[in-house]
Amino acid sequence: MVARKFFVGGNFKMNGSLKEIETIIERINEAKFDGEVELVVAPPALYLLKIQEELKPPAQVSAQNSYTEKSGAFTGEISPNQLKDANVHWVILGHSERRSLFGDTDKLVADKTKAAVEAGLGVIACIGESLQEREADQTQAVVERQLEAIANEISESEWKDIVIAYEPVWAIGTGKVASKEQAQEVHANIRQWLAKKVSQTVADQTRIIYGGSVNGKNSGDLATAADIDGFLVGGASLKPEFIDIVNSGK
Ligand SMILES: O=C(COP(=O)(O)O)NO
Repeated sequence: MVARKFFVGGNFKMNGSLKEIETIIERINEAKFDGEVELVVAPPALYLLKIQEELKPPAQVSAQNSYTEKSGAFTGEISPNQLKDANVHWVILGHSERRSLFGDTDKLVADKTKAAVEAGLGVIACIGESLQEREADQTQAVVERQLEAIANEISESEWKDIVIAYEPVWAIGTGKVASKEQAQEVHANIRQWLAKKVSQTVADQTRIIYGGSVNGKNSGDLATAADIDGFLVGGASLKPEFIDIVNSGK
């Protein structure tokens, strides 16, 4: 059995003033983390440098998005190379809000992932189906399509820099968390897909984390599933219960 380091991301999305975020960071800095955990917090890009100065290890900052190019006439975008230059080592890509609200296609997510990995960043690559797709029994087809686009752009060795976040769209921000069985089934299928399409080593080593209404009450049980290697947390990452979620993988 390959040991995979438990991984928790806190996705603050477009929430919080600098003062409010600094209060959250103080709470994270004061927390006691049991066992081994890889922890990243993703504040709004405007606050990344300030929060990076204040955040204590083992926590690291992450960006919530980055572009496909190193530099150029791309108003409003952030280059993965600029993130690396600013000592930001992680980026969330392909979040369902980027896909549904801002038009990030499978190909664009894949190209962003490629550029981020080439810039030396770790990538939290988000995939997941809508309620309509789940009800039409299309979950596996959707996540495989999204994974395939990424796999077409990166080499086997680059998978070591990728954490896959399975975030069913119908669970994000709704309070309707996937059951342990539902999440485990998709995570196991993703791992089998990696074994078949990439390699058994990549399948064994890649962290597959769950996101969608994770909180301090449900994280402990979810974390016992064989193929849930951590969480990508939205709303609860802004609250004191985030510490319990980080410690749920002990
Ligand atoms: O979008 C999410 C999950 O959000 P919630 O935890 O608020 O459902 N993670 O990136």
